[in-house]
Amino acid sequence: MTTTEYDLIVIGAGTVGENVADRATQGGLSVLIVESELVGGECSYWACMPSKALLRSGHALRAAQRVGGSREASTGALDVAAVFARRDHITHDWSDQSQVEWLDGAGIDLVRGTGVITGVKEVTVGHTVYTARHAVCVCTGSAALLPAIDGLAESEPWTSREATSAHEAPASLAIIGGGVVAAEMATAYASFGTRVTLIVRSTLLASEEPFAGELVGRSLQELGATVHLGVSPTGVSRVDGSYLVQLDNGVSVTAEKLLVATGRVPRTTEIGLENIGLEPGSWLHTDDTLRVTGYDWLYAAGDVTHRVLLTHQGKYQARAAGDVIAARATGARVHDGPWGAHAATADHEAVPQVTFTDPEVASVGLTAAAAERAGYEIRVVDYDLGWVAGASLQADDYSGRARMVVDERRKVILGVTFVGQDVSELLHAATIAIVGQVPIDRLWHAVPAYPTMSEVWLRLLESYGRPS
Ligand SMILES: Cc1cc2nc3c(=O)[nH]c(=O)nc-3n(C[C@H](O)[C@H](O)[C@H](O)COP(=O)(O)OP(=O)(O)OC[C@H]3O[C@@H](n4cnc5c(N)ncnc54)[C@H](O)[C@@H]3O)c2cc1C
Ligand SMILES: NC(=O)c1ccc[n+]([C@@H]2O[C@H](COP(=O)([O-])OP(=O)(O)OC[C@H]3O[C@@H](n4cnc5c(N)ncnc54)[C@H](O)[C@@H]3O)[C@@H](O)[C@H]2O)c1
Repeated sequence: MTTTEYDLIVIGAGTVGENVADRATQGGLSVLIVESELVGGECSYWACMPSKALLRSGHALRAAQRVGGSREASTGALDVAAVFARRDHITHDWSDQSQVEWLDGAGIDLVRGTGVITGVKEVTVGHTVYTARHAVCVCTGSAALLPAIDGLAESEPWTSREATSAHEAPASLAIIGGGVVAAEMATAYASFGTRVTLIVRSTLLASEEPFAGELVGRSLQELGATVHLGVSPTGVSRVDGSYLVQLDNGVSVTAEKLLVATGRVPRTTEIGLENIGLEPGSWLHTDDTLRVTGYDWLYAAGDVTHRVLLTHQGKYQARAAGDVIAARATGARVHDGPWGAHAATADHEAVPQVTFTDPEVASVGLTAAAAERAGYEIRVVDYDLGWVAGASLQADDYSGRARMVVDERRKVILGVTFVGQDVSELLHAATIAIVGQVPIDRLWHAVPAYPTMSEVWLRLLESYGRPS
């Protein structure tokens, strides 16, 4: 007989749903996970993994070209077909077989189809009604937002899905948006020889320190891209098969393809929220244990919560959610205070993010502007990464910048941003300093190895001054 009753039902088997299910299973619960497309979700097939695969070859080639000796050996252009083939390998040709096998090995039951909440602790998939003894967790993620621009939807533009799964580089690509997707895809396609035009209504990477967008914008122009800042599209049409985008400064942009990268909407229109008194199409707001506000049996994690739209942060939430659902179900002690095992405290002021442009942007915690808005008394320390011995070995004429934002009352770090080639692996040290609230005077005893780029830490501390 097929089981239709489980301790926990997870809707959505993206990275986040998989992790909620895994933790709850390890906590002793029986778990059903429901997936309407591919197990592994957006990140594996249309987001993080394919986008980074499209970026990596260009990074590797330019890195070789920046070092005397290997520069002379790397004189050709990218083999774009080989880049797409490598991306296909990394996405397993859009087959989720290995992830299904992983679920099976982890003891998690999978049902394919659209999960709809039809009542309290009740999820219907097709004609089958499943009931949860303890909880339902919504992990349905997000989809690309198409802004209300005249003619845009009818023109059937690319979203991130088409940009990450394309098999050919168009001759020209216009991109609406100046966030992470826009900056990364502009970098990837410009590396393929596509003529890229970015249409940015404010500044590039506006949520980062201002120098990040400036340095990335400059390097995109060096890669051949055109960057329009402070303009908005007013209308989109198709002319002779091409896209024509009208801008509010009177300029128009023509391109073979158009990518819309203007943020995300929650995938909650078809999950039955109306059946439990919630608004279909809304984000699901939760407390720090990922329990949806106003419900004792409904949880949500990942993009759908709008807490932080990043895979690693969604997986962090998933670990807290899976563990706390198991703890509450089994009557174990719940640790839901700040930094407790069942609270996603880091979501608030300790989120790391890497934007895989060239230069990379790696940041964690608060920018100077965000720290000031939050009422901290801060001091900002900047350092030119090119002056670090390790960086001068990494690339000839290395150019990059680092910023540390210090809470002057507690003498701990609130935020760090690195912009430069290969800075992404510097980030975790900063995350540990922030989460651990390591005092500045103790950080002087964390000695970076010579000659690594991590010596930027020493330079930042020296610039700040040693507390006596
Ligand atoms: C182009 C791009 C690049 C990105 N790169 C990075 C990166 O480098 N690093 C990073 O940290 N983040 C990155 N992100 C963000 C990252 O992709 C998301 O934060 C992450 O995928 C969210 O995971 P999730 O499990 O919450 O949602 P998803 O991965 O979207 O998974 C949700 C799953 O739920 C399923 N589903 C939806 N509705 C139902 C239903 N009713 N019934 C059953 N199943 C359903 C979907 O099919 C999907 O499989 C990127 C995003 C984009 C768009
Ligand atoms: N490397 C990574 O970690 C990575 C990579 C890609 C995406 N992501 C995540 O995916 C999410 C989505 O990325 P995104 O780039 O789509 O969103 P975003 O929020 O980063 O950027 C949206 C951009 O679109 C612009 N915009 C919004 N509405 C507009 C309109 N009507 N007209 C013109 N411009 C408009 C905004 O000004 C902004 O520049 C982000 O939260 C991001 O964190 C992460």
